[in-house]
Amino acid sequence: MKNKKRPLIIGITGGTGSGKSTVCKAIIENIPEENIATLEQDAYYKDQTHLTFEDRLKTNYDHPLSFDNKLLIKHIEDLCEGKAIEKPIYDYELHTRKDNEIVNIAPKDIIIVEGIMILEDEDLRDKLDIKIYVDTEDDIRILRRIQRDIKERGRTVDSVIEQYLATVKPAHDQFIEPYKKYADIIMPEGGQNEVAIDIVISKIRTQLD
Ligand SMILES: Nc1ncnc2c1ncn2[C@@H]1O[C@H](COP(=O)(O)OP(=O)(O)O)[C@@H](O)[C@H]1O
Ligand SMILES: Nc1ccn([C@@H]2O[C@H](COP(=O)(O)O)[C@@H](O)[C@H]2O)c(=O)n1
Repeated sequence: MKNKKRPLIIGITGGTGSGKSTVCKAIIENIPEENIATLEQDAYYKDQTHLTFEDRLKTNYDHPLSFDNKLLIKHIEDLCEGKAIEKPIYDYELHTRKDNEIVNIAPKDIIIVEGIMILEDEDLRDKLDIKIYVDTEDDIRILRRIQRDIKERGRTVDSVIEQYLATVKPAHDQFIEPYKKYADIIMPEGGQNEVAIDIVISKIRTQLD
């Protein structure tokens, strides 16, 4: 960390497939690596290594209780106090944290917290200095999710559609979209919204100066 100023915490949220990770990537690519760290809320899905694979399939991954937000908040606080953290690594194919694998994150000037339900939890929301909601239409998001989950998360078309109708869509309507009202910036087009991304990058550069 360049100085002892409290880091700037940027929250990036939106529904599944909205483009949160893509926006993060676009920001990170423009900021020196030594200044910025990302905490993905997905990395803080509760550990399920004690459950069988069949039992893990029964978990609702679109409910706020499926996240260990306490640990995420603790990690944000630690980084703010200048302490390094051990970020968990999540395995979407095994539906749990990777056993004994972590990423060491040193304190940085800028911390991005990215995830579907970061605005729903008031304690977590209060940690965020800038809240961005990536706003993408439902039909685009489900199409992206089908492609991504098959390519990257070991799923089938049928499983993605079934999960979407059973839990993903109802959760979006209950725990994600209604919290858009807390966002400071609503970002349509996600990763392709160069104007909005440039504004965020300028704000970050000001903080670094
Ligand atoms: N603006 C865009 N146009 C086309 N594809 C996109 C766009 N933004 C994201 N994607 C693609 O959609 C998928 C989901 O995007 P991602 O950023 O991972 O969403 P999220 O993190 O919100 O789930 C990825 O495969 C990504 O490459
Ligand atoms: N084992 C898991 C864990 C999470 N999911 C889904 O991930 C979505 C959130 O991640 P995004 O990158 O899409 O924002 C969420 O909607 C969960 O349904 C999963 O399928 N399996």
